[in-house]
Amino acid sequence: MEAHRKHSVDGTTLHTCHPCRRTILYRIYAIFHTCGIVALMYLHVNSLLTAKTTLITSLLLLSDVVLAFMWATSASLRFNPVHRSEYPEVYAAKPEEEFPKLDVFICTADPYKEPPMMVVNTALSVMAYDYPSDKLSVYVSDDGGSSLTLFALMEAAKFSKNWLPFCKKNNVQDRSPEVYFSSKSYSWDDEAENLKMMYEDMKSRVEHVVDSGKVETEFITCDHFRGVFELWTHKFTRHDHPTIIQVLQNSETDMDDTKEYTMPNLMYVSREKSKVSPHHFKAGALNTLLRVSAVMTNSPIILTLDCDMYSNDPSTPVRALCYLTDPKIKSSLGFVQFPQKFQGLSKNDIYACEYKRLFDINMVGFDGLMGPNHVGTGCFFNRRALYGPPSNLILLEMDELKPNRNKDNNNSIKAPDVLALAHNVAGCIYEHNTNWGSKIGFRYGSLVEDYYTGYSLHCEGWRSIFCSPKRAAFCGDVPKSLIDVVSQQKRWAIGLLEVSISRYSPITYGVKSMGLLMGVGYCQYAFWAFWSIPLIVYAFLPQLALLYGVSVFPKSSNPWFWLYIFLFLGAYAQDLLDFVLEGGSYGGWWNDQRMWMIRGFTSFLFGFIEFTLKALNLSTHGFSLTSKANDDEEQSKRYEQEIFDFGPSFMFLPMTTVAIVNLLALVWGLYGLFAWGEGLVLELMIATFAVVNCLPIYEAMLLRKDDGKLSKSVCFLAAILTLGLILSGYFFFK
Ligand SMILES: O=c1ccn([C@@H]2O[C@H](COP(=O)(O)OP(=O)(O)O[C@H]3O[C@H](CO)[C@@H](O)[C@H](O)[C@H]3O)[C@@H](O)[C@H]2O)c(=O)[nH]1
Ligand SMILES: [Mn+2]
Repeated sequence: MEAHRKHSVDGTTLHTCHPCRRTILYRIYAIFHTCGIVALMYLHVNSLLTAKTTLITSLLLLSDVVLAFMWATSASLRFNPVHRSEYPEVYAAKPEEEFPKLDVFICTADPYKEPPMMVVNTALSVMAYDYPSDKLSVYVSDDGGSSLTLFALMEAAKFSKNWLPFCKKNNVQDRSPEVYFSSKSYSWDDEAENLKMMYEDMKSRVEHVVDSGKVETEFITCDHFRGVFELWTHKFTRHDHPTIIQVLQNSETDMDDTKEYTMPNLMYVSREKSKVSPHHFKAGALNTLLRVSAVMTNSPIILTLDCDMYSNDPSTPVRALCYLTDPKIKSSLGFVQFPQKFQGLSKNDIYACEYKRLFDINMVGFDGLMGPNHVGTGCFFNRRALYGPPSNLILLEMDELKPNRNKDNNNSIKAPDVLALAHNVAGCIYEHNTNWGSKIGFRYGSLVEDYYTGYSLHCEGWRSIFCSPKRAAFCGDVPKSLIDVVSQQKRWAIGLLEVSISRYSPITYGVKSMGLLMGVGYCQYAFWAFWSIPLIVYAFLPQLALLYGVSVFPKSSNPWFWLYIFLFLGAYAQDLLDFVLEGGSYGGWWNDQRMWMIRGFTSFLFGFIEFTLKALNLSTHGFSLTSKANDDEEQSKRYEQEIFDFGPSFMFLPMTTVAIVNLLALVWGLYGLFAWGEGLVLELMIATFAVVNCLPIYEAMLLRKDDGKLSKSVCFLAAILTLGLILSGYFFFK
């Protein structure tokens, strides 16, 4: 493999692509699995026509149809997985004049859930990229409209004048100061010690201001920014305030103290908000930045980042440019997506927040088709791609916003007319009667604006590329308690339903515009919440059958029994293989499959319910931000020790009920097996598998005393529900 790669690189090649070796095996297996599914469907239809247990058979048929469909979606993503490598050294050897300009967008929305120091570190890590500073502009969008965040960024601008030269001179790799200064693997000289003191000093000032909740005048060290904070009048709230745009650093004028290094642009943007105009959450924020940056710098390449995703590798932009500037592909290349990687995961990643399937396995699968879906952060866009299909640039309301406009060179980003226009395009009524959010920019209408936007671009004919270097390009945060995890994924499930149950559903519109494999691949996400159907049926039906001594599956003496075994083992083994071949561990996989079940009874189920209520106009849902400030020490300790943190939420009620029902079924089933000799083997196997997965739940119900245990009321209600289910099973089975 290694040798093959070297042969194909000739010194000008910027990137190579190799198909995965597992492909052939997977394709052959797919034929067998498909035959198995067809046979199973035959079995169901046959018994539907002959037996009298119509309801039970229909439920099993429905579940197996969903399972088969979801298997087909992963099969399409296993059809042609590829791995790529790129050669940034080759690109970096070019003269600096040839580097395109780069705009970086960072989104933040709440100074308490997203601590300003986190935003500062993310901003500094990208400002310090190994990239010509005069071509780099960083825009921070603050949907929280918070003076605290602005203050923090002013401090960051000041600190960057020391931090950037330091990183570049010493070729530091960790360019997030927080990471660098808390790392033990460096030996520091005086300069570094000095810088560390400056950093700590800035940090304590920012944290003090955040704690006190307002920016007191004695903390403002730059005189020319003093007036800015007066914009926060008593009428100012985060949901209702004027636009604030501040140029905190300007590459045309700002240099470090030695006058050797140019500083990149740093802009703070908080778009106008009003209670009567919809703001479309993150997609709205990104579209505002798209327009503001078009007016100010209009770089052809855009990097989007969430505020927790700091850059972990200074050569990342050059890596992305290996693709984005390749003349052979660039005219239809919409974006280069990096995977989301996370810091501080527990050893076996108990909540499976590495999201290996989402961010690795499926990505390499998509990459061999039209390219990976967009995951919201760590993505380099071709600006042009956000303005209509490759062959058809959509007309804009203003010439100044055109993606390929040549900016008049003498128009400084601080020129009054530039700033005035920037304020205008950040206004909350600007988008009325325009194509923003439908044909231009990030798309509105789904809580997963990232998925929806990437999907729309693919439908328009743009391609994308998955770039996954060995050293993670970006590192972010994941929630570290189960309730945060399942709430986050509930939001995703709702957002995905908003796409799947619309006229742009991948199963219809997607397949038509992108072809079968891509369209079906996109369905795996779109129909995410549908997993809850088979999970619920398989969690209750066979178990109740066991309790009533009725069999719903073929007995072990029946040859059809082996069909079930084959399909179950086949699907699970393939899932495990995917996981391990993309670098996962066995322990990690076990937790991953367990989280899939937990999701089925929490995120997916409640996502379904909330989506339905919304569709019936009975409720609304918004973008509930994931908190990145984990200050609960006990909770962090439990996470480290991989003890589940449930907490008192009714979202865990269905899951707890499942745990109880399965335990009862297992005990009763085992008793039956020994008492009567013949048991319901498949039913028993399913209950056993569930019980093994539920072990932490029993522990949290009975043995634990800490705050992360299941609450008494949830356990009590689950017991009542169990009773109800068993009683109603009587009408089913008798
Ligand atoms: O009104 C809003 C709400 C959110 N955000 C920003 O959106 C980002 C993502 O929010 P987060 O709470 O971290 O959500 P996650 O579920 O962790 O994010 C994942 O899912 C989102 C879609 O639901 C994508 O936008 C993200 O890129 C993806 O990482 C953050 O930077 C926020 O500051 C805004 O700018 N404005
Ligand atoms: Mn996030």
